[in-house]
Amino acid sequence: MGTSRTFLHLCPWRTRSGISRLLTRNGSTRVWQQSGTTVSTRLCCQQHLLIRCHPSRSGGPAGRYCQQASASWAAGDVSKQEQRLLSRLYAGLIGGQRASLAECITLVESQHKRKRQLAQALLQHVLTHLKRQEEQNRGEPLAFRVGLSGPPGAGKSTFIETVGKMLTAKGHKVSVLAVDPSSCTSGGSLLGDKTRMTELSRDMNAYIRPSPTSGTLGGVTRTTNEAILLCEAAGYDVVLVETVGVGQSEFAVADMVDMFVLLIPPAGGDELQGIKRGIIEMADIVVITKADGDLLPPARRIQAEYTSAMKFLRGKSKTWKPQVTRISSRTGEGIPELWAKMEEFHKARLVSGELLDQRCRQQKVWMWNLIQENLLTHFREHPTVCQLIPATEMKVTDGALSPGLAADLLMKAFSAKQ
Ligand SMILES: Nc1nc2c(ncn2[C@@H]2O[C@H](COP(=O)(O)OP(=O)(O)OP(=O)(O)O)[C@@H](O)[C@H]2O)c(=O)[nH]1
Repeated sequence: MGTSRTFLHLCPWRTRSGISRLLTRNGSTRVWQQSGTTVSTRLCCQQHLLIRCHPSRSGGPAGRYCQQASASWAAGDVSKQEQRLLSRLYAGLIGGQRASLAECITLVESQHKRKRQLAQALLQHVLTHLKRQEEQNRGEPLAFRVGLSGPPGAGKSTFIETVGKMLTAKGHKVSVLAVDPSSCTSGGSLLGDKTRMTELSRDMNAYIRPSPTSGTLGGVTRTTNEAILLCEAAGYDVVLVETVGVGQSEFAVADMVDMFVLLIPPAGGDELQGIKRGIIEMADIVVITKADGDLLPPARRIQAEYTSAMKFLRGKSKTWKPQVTRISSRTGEGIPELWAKMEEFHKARLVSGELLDQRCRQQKVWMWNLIQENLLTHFREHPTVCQLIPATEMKVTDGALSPGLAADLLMKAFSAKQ
């Protein structure tokens, strides 16, 4: 085993027993007794060490994440400078530093080939860290991942601000990630352009990440999936993924979260026609927003309409029947009750094993989506194929070549030995 020096930074959270164990790789254990209430010490040592802290009893849900581990990177593949970068990012990330989390997300969002490789190296370590944390958490997931969708103006950001503040006050750490397909096609953004969630963004226990402003929906969902993992590693135990209910993005989001919440404004029937049936079928809870003042009667009516419409939908889960509820982010009415329902949902699916099954399924879907995306990139970048594409596309649009035959020809060019 090499004797590279590893820099360790112990986490500043309280530990239950006041004892942190330092385990060397060969298994020998050194027990280090805390002197005060917090641990905030830096060590240099000769071997790769793993520091384990017991879960916090007093620190609330956020206090669960008190493990710090040093990272060793596959030497050879990663230069010394890159190793230093990755170690710094990783230590900051699992130390719960918001700036490091932001930097890590920027790295996974990067389109630069080398940076993407480094991001994957980082993510591999993050996954190992999360796995260890989950084992210590009786095999239960560390974070509750919630997808939130609704048409523009449904009240999503106001809702997230109200719920987010309620949760941070309870001791949770909340991250908000936006998936905005409009930013891919138009360069503009439905979710990110205006100042949103101003109060929550100032809360030290909340982290809000606007949508990436370029790339395909596939690219955005890849980075959102990876950003979810990074948020969890940084100790965020509630991850809210927001999307505008106008396209395919909510289907992608439903494939990365534990619960899918659809927000519907108390608008007239015509607006509701625009909400696709498929999206409603995916919802675990439908929330009628703005149920206050003059909007209370229409909110009640729409709640009744959705309740009866949803009776005929086939549920996604054996343990949960989709529900329709009514809230006002302005008055706060119905919000604690809604959160209680969401926790009930999470618990029921955890106990039944459905939650873990769903997460396994999602991992597979994610892998295949990435394969699909990468294959397409390879295909388009293939030297012969990329030469043939313009003429082939023209023949297809002129009607001179059928799309099926054109695809066959391009595939043949792709598979031919060069
Ligand atoms: N009366 C009332 N108005 C609300 C409530 N929640 C949001 N609104 C108003 O509805 C409008 C849209 O709210 P947002 O939270 O920006 O909605 P959004 O879904 O995030 O909108 P986009 O960012 O366009 O997708 C704003 O003018 C809010 O003040 C509520 O509970 N009651």
